[in-house]
Amino acid sequence: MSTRTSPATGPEEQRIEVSGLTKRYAEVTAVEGLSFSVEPGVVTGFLGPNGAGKTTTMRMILGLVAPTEGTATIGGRRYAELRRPSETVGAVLDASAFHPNQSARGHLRIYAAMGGYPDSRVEELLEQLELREAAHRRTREFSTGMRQRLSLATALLGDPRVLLLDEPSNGLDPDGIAWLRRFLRSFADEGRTVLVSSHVLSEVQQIVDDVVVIRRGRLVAAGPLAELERSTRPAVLVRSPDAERLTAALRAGAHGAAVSVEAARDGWLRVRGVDSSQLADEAAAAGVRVHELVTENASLEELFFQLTSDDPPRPQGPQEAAGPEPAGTGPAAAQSGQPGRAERSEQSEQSEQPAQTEGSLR
Ligand SMILES: Nc1ncnc2c1ncn2[C@@H]1O[C@H](COP(=O)(O)OP(=O)(O)OP(=O)(O)O)[C@@H](O)[C@H]1O
Repeated sequence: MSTRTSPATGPEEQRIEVSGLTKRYAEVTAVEGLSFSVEPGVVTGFLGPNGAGKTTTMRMILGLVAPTEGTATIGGRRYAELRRPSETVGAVLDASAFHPNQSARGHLRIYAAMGGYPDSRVEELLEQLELREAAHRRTREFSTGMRQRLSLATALLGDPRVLLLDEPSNGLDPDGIAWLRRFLRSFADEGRTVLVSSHVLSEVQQIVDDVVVIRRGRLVAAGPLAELERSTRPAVLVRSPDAERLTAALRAGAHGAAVSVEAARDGWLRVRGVDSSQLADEAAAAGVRVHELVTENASLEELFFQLTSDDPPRPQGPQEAAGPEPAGTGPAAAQSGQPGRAERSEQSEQSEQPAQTEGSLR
């Protein structure tokens, strides 16, 4: 992606570590005891509903907000301890703040001059971010996608190894999102670190490899998105007057190795690893009565909603979330025992500032 050489540093130099991070304002606890790590070589989504504390966390990582407790480090150093911050981390917290009469090239040249980078770096970035043809145009004429790319170009002036983007997909059309996905993939493929926040999982679902999900400033899930997706494979909800015998029969049955059974609400069981007809057949073979069967197809978005809604799952730590887990209990395991929609309906019957663009503290 970059015409410069790939980072020569090891993964530990590019890892973001957040440990016990807390930020209290007078009346609001924006972030509370938050711990997670962001690895290089993958794109990590930082997810949570509006007000969950994503921006505050990113600002703490960037040294723009002082934590009340805990630490946030990049390559083991707090932002203020970084030797060359703009060559370590670039950030876009607000992709709309440009002088309206400034051209893209003019804007980049100003930032390049402030950072001590040559004009040739500006030309490189205009090319890389596909802005060369628009370079002379005033930024007030720019589309959301072009603004996003100009912000990225600004953040990349120092060729940083770590990139933080706050809600980059906001307002982008499908082409813009596809472009962003390709760009971030290529950035991560160079062994660099990418943290991208969003309050809409579906917007970044195609972009991210790993996820960190927070709710009200606390961690609710962390780990590979694929794990989260696995935990959304269809489940069968079953109600039986003899749940224990049914569980034993399913575990001992033909699909036993793949079967996971967990208790849901009101005596229902949530079974994964068999479909409804296989489950019914196994119950019949074992002579166990079944009263109701419902297939539950929770989408990833529904799962995200469950994780972050006001009926919260048990918060879980990153190691716990990322570690190996039995089938059906991926990072989303925190939602176990919480019935999905199908069940519910059935039963109801800056010294040197980071290379980010402007954005005021809230
Ligand atoms: N400077 C501040 N003073 C007081 N409260 C603040 C301040 N900054 C953030 N907050 C509060 O902290 C909480 C977390 O806000 P934050 O902006 O970090 O969330 P977010 O997940 O980024 O949400 P959004 O997607 O809406 O930006 C909110 O309740 C917010 O009102």
